[in-house]
Amino acid sequence: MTLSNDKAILSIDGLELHFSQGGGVFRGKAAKVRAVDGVSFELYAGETLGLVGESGCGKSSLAKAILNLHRPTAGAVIYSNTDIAGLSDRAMRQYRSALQMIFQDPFESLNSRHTVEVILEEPLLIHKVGDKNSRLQRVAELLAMVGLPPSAASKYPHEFSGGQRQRIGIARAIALEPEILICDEAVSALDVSVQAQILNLLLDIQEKLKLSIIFISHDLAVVRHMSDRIAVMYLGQIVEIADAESIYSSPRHPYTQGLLASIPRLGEASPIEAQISGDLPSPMAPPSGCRFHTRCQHRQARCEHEAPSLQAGDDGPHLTACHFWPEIAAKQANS
Ligand SMILES: Nc1ncnc2c1ncn2[C@@H]1O[C@H](COP(=O)(O)OP(=O)(O)OP(=O)(O)O)[C@@H](O)[C@H]1O
Repeated sequence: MTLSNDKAILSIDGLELHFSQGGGVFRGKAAKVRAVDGVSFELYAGETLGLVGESGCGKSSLAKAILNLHRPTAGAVIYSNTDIAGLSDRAMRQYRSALQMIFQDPFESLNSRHTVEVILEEPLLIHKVGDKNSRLQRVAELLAMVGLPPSAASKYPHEFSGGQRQRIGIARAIALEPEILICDEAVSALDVSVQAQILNLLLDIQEKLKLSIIFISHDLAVVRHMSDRIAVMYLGQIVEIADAESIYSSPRHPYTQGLLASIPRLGEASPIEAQISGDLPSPMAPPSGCRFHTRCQHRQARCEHEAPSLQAGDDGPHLTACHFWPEIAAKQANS
């Protein structure tokens, strides 16, 4: 898909989500967890933007801040010419149908005391869609769309396998015909063979509904399969964003290079620790300057005190937040 001329359906600008140490969104002056710390990007209509990074780098927090499930500490989320960041639940209601999320564990996110019919009818009821008959017809349609038989309607979530439950989660997320879907580790809990079925279902549904998707996963092979563009996140910030092909064929940020080198090849795992030294620093006290400098084998004095911003090279919209990526790339090309 060509994206350079595409229209942004969502613009994120300087988004921050800070938590207080004991949980809950940070509001005061005590120590804070900078889970999301100045994130800006655009999501184009119809694209899938992959979001990758180590566990704890802030991917889920970013998703929740975008959807206002945790009210952001600062920044803007522009959808349909409106800044929806920080809207009250009531004001947010009119946007909820357009922006939906699929979670990792559909068992936890589906009410176990309700039948599938009740679960799928609920969003339609909340948004006052149609009468009882048309809602039940819509439930039947949704089940067919996600490849479940009509008999699924009268069953409870525990009667289904993990993959089937994720199909129910997807049916619920698309019930109101959203424009934007955020999938947070949507297949991570599933067996590999089932993962492929759910990923293909998502691709089918994306095409039918013309969805724009933010696809979060720690599995870089899965992200590559799904994404048009990829954003790489480190300690609450985006360090590189480009089309998927460029990210995988010529990663520029040393962190992205380490992440990609940790993809298992021919069954041999190469954990992230083997590629990037040291642990992820605490988001309560992120390093000064470039946040990655404490783990970067290419660091120079400037990296310790000057934070790099996301900058394009001469070759189009491949953005990298590293002072020295051209020098690093040149060195790598000559080695
Ligand atoms: N409700 C909360 N209260 C306090 N800190 C939180 C809260 N939610 C997340 N955090 C912290 O924010 C940071 C980012 O967490 P987040 O879950 O967003 O990362 P992630 O990249 O999605 O990781 P994972 O892949 O493990 O889910 C972590 O340090 C985490 O401990």
